[in-house]
Amino acid sequence: MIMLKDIRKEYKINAKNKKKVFENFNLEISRGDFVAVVGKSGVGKSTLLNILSGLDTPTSGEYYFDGEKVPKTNLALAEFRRKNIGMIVQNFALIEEWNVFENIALPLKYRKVPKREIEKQVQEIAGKLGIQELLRKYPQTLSGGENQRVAIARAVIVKPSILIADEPTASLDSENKMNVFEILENLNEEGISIILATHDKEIYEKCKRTIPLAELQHA
Ligand SMILES: Nc1ncnc2c1ncn2[C@@H]1O[C@H](COP(=O)(O)OP(=O)(O)OP(=O)(O)O)[C@@H](O)[C@H]1O
Repeated sequence: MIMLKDIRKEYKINAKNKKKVFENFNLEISRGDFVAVVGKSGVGKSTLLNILSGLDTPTSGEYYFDGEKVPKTNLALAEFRRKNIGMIVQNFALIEEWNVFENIALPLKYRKVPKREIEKQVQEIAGKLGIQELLRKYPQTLSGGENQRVAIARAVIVKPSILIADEPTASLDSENKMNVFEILENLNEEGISIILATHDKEIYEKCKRTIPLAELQHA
């Protein structure tokens, strides 16, 4: 499903300096997988997730998705993302002025789904994630665990084949952490492939597979 081939990624720091994060990096992820990207702070976990979700492109090398090259221009990349990827970024990125229903409904509105269908789908996903009673509330009035469930609902409402989550359980207490992890496990059982980055041993030990990242020498 996913193949990264000979990826190199460097960030330009200034005219003279670059920060190299990946070199000759290869990766394969199959449909239905549930993988944790692990490694020390600064090793490149978010960089890898950004490339996989099409938010960023490698400096060189290729990204294949279902056998096809993922495009590198902004417009085509946005289309790739919209079609295939659900994303949960750190700190949820919910819209504070909108209530939970409106936040979850956003990707469907983009797709011009009729109002009645939006209502049905939001109710359905809210039921699945146990957040029906939160639909008329605003993000700033919710707990971290509740906001994370809202962010997951928004990411999966368009039924992406992959859900990519950057530290989805960070800053949650242990009960909420396990609750969010169980939600991800259920989504995986329903067929969504999951790729997450985490520092948390309790979480990555429960994933099907880990991708350990190591710092580049002389980076
Ligand atoms: N836009 C950027 N410009 C320059 N350097 C960057 C940029 N983004 C990331 N880096 C550097 O690239 C390296 C990898 O960063 P990245 O955020 O991918 O690490 P990470 O493993 O996700 O870290 P953390 O666990 O702390 O979130 C770090 O050294 C970081 O400072």
